[in-house]
Amino acid sequence: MFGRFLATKMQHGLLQKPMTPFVRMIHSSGARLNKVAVVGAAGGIGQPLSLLLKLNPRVTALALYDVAPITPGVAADLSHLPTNSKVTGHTGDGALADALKDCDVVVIPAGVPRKPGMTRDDLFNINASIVASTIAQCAISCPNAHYLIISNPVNSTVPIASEVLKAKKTYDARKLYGVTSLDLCRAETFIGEFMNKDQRQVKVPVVGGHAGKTILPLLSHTGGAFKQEDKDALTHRIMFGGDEVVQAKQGGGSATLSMAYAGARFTESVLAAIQDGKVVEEYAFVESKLGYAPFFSSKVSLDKGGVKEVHDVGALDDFEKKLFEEMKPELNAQVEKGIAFGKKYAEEKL
Ligand SMILES: NC(=O)C1=CN([C@@H]2O[C@H](COP(=O)(O)OP(=O)(O)OC[C@H]3O[C@@H](n4cnc5c(N)ncnc54)[C@H](O)[C@@H]3O)[C@@H](O)[C@H]2O)C=CC1
Ligand SMILES: O=C([O-])CC(=O)C(=O)O
Repeated sequence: MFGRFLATKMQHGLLQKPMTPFVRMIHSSGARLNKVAVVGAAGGIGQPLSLLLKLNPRVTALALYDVAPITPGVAADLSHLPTNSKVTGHTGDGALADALKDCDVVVIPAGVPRKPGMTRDDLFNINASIVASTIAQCAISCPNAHYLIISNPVNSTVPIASEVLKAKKTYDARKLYGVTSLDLCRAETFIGEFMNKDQRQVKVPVVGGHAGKTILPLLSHTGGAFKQEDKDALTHRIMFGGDEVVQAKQGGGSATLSMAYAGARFTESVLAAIQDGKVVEEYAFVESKLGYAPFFSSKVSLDKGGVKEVHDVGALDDFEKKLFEEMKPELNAQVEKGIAFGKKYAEEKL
């Protein structure tokens, strides 16, 4: 069972056997390797995400930062794994700067998760400042890094980060991403199950944002023929997949293990683009000139410099067109809320 789990992860490029010939070759070739930091590393997402990143041979230095005192222990625990990365744990005053120094990629799952009955926007009051202060330190310690934001509400935390980076004069829109990969994972899983297909072969675009009705899967792009009632049910389940987990955990938090997988998968894509110089296609919530909202999730082509191209959503059927129009005001309001907070934070705190 566990063997099959590992084999699947290896196919996705998330895991490799420790010190494979590939890893030894990278070591000896002097190829460029990567330092990755996880901010919020002791949390429900942070710990399994750090494990998956520790197993990724592209990562040579893994810095774990969290305000929780257990963080050096999490690093000590992972440091016993025979992979090619050195892991360090950081907590306390000044520790964030140490963790971020020389980072190529910073993954940020710091902040509070939802409880039943809450929306992601209800997390804004706490998580907005956590993301703003983390990104402000990133601008000082690793101004050229790629920033992958997991902390909710993503529709607002990414615009917040952009305003803080602009105020710090280090903003590069190509390197700031809201991680929406879990929406893609859910779409692949639920539609694959429904179509009785290998879920790894299923591709479903998911566009918009990362909260309820702003999450829009495009079933018309899957090649499947769906009855309207099935389209309604599948679309609703993908939009509200987060709530399914929040309710099942009964007050114990939101998706952590699936998010760790999704976050590691997206990080692997960014690292592959940086390291191999090949164009990698992904979905992410990025600054967008498509005209739907200032930040929008759609297909992006990544290369060494980050987002090389943001792709439009393509043809929509009538059902998707209606949902698309309905989503725009909510998404724009959440983005604007983030921008306003980011500007105010920059004025008052930076
Ligand atoms: N983008 C997405 O698809 C998803 C996003 N999330 C979001 O990810 C966030 C984290 O979720 P969990 O890991 O389940 O929560 P958690 O509460 O288990 O872990 C969060 C961690 O952040 C740490 N933290 C708090 N303030 C910090 C700061 N200033 N600097 C560094 N670390 C700090 C905490 O000590 C804790 O260890 C939540 O906002 C959640 O809503 C969750 C699932 C999916
Ligand atoms: O639902 C939540 O609060 C966490 C999340 O973003 C997700 O699982 O998609």
